[in-house]
Amino acid sequence: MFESQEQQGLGHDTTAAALNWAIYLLGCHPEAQKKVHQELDEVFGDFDCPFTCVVKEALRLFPSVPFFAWTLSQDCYIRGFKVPKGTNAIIVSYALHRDPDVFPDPEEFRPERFFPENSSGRHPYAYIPFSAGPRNCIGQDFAQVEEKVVLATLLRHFWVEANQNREELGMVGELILRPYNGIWIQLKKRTANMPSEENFKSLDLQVY
Ligand code: HEM
Repeated sequence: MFESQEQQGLGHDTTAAALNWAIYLLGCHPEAQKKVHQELDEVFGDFDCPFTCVVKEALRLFPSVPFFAWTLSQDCYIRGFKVPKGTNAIIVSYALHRDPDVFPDPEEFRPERFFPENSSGRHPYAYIPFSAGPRNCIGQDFAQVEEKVVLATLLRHFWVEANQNREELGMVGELILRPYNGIWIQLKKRTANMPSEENFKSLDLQVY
């Protein structure tokens, strides 16, 4: 019915995009990915499941959701400045989530930042991918469970490798961040805790 995401107006494939970025970042950071694999092995034990079924699971893309821009329903005070009722406001989460005072070396991929012991004391609105307040995302818990299931299923069975650097992705800020040139991932079937040249079957896959 619609030719593009834009024509759907408020529709955005947020969960699919988040999964895509997670896979890309793990594919660029083998040391972080090894920790994920270790944890998955501890939780699930063996990783025996048909190749095709897992690829299908990983490729399933999910429905679209609205994005965030607000009209203030009452006067607000931000750092002493009055922002009157009726003002249209947008939250630039890309910038907010890269505040070096809160997230030192913000461009470094450090998933440990979000461990409970490292997040305690952080302002509750310092990281708001699902927005905050009365109109925040109602799909937040669902989206996170879905992402865990897809990522855990994929990573239990595959080692992922990303071979494009950030500049090659052509990152564009639409209402969500997108890789304009697409992301290519190489999947290697895990036959032991780590893939080796001899024991993987590989498959090049465009995930986005
Ligand atoms: C990674 C996945 C997702 C992200 C990052 C995300 C992000 C957001 C954000 C930032 C908002 C707030 C918009 C605003 O303040 O105006 C929002 C609202 C909303 N989201 Fe999500 N979302 C995700 C997944 C989902 C899913 C899976 C669903 C449904 C199953 C969903 C349903 C909604 C709805 C209905 C609203 C509007 C809530 C309202 O206005 O009261 N979202 N989402």
